[in-house]
Amino acid sequence: MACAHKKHMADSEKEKGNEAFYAKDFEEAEAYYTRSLQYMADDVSTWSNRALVRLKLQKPEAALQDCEHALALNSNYVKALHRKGKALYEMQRYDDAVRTFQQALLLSPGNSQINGDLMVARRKLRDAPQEVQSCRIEELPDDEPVGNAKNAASVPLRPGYTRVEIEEDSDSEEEERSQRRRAEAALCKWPLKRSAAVRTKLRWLRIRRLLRRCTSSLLRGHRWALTTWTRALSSRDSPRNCMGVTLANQPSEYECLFFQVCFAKFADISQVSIAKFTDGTAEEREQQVQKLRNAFETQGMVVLMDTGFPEDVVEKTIQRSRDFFALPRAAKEHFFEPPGYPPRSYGAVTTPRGKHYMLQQSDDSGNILNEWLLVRNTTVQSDMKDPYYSSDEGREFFSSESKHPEQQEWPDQVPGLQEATAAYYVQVQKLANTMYRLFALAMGEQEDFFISRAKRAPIWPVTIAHYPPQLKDPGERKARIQPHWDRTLFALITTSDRGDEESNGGLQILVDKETGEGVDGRAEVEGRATEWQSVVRPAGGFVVNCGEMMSRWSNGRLKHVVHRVQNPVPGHADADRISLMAYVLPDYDAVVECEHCKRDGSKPLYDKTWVGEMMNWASKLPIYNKTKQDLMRMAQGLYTRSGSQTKLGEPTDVKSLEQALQAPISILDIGPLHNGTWEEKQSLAQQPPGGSAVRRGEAG
Ligand SMILES: O=C(O)CCC(=O)C(=O)O
Ligand SMILES: [Fe+2]
Repeated sequence: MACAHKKHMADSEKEKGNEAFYAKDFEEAEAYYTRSLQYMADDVSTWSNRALVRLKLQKPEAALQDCEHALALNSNYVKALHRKGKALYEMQRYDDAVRTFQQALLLSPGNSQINGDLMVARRKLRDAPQEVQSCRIEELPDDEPVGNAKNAASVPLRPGYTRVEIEEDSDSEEEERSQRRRAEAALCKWPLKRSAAVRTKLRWLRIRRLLRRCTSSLLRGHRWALTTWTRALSSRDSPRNCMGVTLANQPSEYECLFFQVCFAKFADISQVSIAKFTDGTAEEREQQVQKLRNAFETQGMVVLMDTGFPEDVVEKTIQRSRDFFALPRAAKEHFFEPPGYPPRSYGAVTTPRGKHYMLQQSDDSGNILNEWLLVRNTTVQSDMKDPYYSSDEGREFFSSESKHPEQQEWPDQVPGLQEATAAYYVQVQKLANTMYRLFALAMGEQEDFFISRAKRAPIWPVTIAHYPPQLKDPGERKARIQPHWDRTLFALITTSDRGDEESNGGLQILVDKETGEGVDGRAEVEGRATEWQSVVRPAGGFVVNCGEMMSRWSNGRLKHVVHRVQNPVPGHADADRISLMAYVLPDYDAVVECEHCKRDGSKPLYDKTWVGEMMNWASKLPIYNKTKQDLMRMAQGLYTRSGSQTKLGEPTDVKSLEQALQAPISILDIGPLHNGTWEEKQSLAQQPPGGSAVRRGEAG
């Protein structure tokens, strides 16, 4: 048969296979793919498609063979690697599955599906019954020449079993891998009743190996090695668990600290390239949109790289902010929001022009855990003929300059603070504009979806958070910032790099233990098992997370992940941390509702609200429904249906909140907010104006 004809037949059979697959007729699909492969056996995607079908048909061995065929044709074919991992998983070869998923992840970093499968496989591996993993351990004398192992063995070999040598603590990764493969291939499965001594020995071997790995990774600064090994070996939930205690009864502080760091879990966070989005090819651009979408549909976080953000602007802002926070407390408090200031309890997002200082969180002895400097240096002039600026709400945002000239005053003691923060503001606005476009596309909307809703002077400040050194232990239940989710559109965060990784005193996200996906605070209501994972920001990167507003606009498609900032572990308590955060918001009158629901008929998860209503808490304007605002706000602090705060955070006095609201608290009942146009909102005052119920540490 002519080559072209063969190809034609192969393609046509494959096409029929694809159709059958989409119709979920897997047997039919398998038959078509098989015919296609008979015409042409070198089409890597047909092998990989048949593998998928065979997985669906629960034929993992056959699927594995297909993957091997595909990989022989193209060893970097990610789909085939991913499916190979799945086949191995189904065959309960968890160790191989983990390795294969890892290879696939190397080729497709941040791929959340592979990552999810990897997590599940790792867990299985950890929980696998002992006899599957066990071998008989025989110690050889140190001076025994290699190769004499068989002779030296003390126990005769049982029929059907093979003895393999495993040299412990090999220096080379490759060598170690091949030894493990040999060991596994040898099916060393003696039903071994291990004595306590053997068990202890095994534990020590593992610990010794871990220790070596961690030390060398730390020394070499190889975070990837550290994280890979700690993830693989860690069975501890909390990085604060001190494994040292189980090692020896009196661990040295170093040992203890060492294990806390070793057992911290790091999140795999996708990286999105801004340069590729703004200046790349159409394909590169689309890839960035896809990555952002995938990451926010699953984990709720990405890191932006190649932003073009001038490094010296970040550096200077961090330095000047540090100088400001080093001022005596009274000097900083001079910049507290002035009396008579528009009363916004939620300073992070609706600060008037200028700047002010806020004390966020302190411990029982009054030590500061988290303090903020809020800066909104916008130069955009408000046009007072435009109701956007001259309405009651507009005046709250935009006419404070004349009412509060002190907002424009800067501390003499910190020269350069104003200039540095102004430069930062200009740059971060640029980045925010690019992110508006990226997020709009990721949500499946027109590129200008957010831009067209953010045409006026921005209402959001740059929030500079300082987490001071903690020379006194603030206590187990205190965090630098408590678990919460943000409510803004999205946050762009860069930080001082003073060893978050080592001190464990940085940002963490809450993920589902099984799937590795980010959770939005209902995990506990739904009874899911969760764990915290630390976020490590690569040099030059910006961490991005979504707030509830994005979730509302995307009808729950893009996730607002629960996060917190932990306290540093002992030994690192003298490390402070600065984070520069932009909690980006569109215009205050932008209506927040699911637009695509109107087009495709899907059911909106949330009723309409608008930016001002979501953000301008504690305002006395009658256009707001106070109860709804307070409920939304409390949801952020993670309350359960029964009205108690989830175990994630520090307990809050729910009773007094309920009394103030005269309503039981529940996060699940806060969905419905009133509908209506901007004009209608003015007449929708349902409650007399009132202050906010309780004031506590706030977050973006
Ligand atoms: O400092 C950080 O990295 C994040 C803080 C945070 O989540 C917040 O203030 O909302
Ligand atoms: Fe936050």
